[in-house]
Amino acid sequence: YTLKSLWPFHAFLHSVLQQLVVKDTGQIFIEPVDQNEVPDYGDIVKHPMDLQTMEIKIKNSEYSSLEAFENDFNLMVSNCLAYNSKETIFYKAGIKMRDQGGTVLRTAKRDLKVLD
Ligand SMILES: CC(=O)c1c[nH]c2ccccc12
Repeated sequence: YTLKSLWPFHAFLHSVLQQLVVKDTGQIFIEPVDQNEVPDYGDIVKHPMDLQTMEIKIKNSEYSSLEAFENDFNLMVSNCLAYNSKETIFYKAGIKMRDQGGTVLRTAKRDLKVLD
């Protein structure tokens, strides 16, 4: 058996996503940035991404690999570091998510290899 055949791949991705949600203690990544509240957000961030959108993509089987999931995670973090200036709480939360979320994804990659 491999993980993919034994246990739906999207269930694996959902467990990884839940670990990322736990790391988002400030709950700033949990849903899309509201562009009505932040009118200049779209000027700087061309491809918004957030954890809720990633969950919807999992449910729609839009991720065929852990790398594709990781690409959206990296997009979400880089958007945060691009839009928010360095001294803000949001920027610091982006650094924390980059580091802690990176560890979650490294472990997930290893688990996937071990199980395949
Ligand atoms: C993740 C992120 O950058 C944000 C999350 N909520 C926000 C509200 C205003 C500006 C930026 C944000």
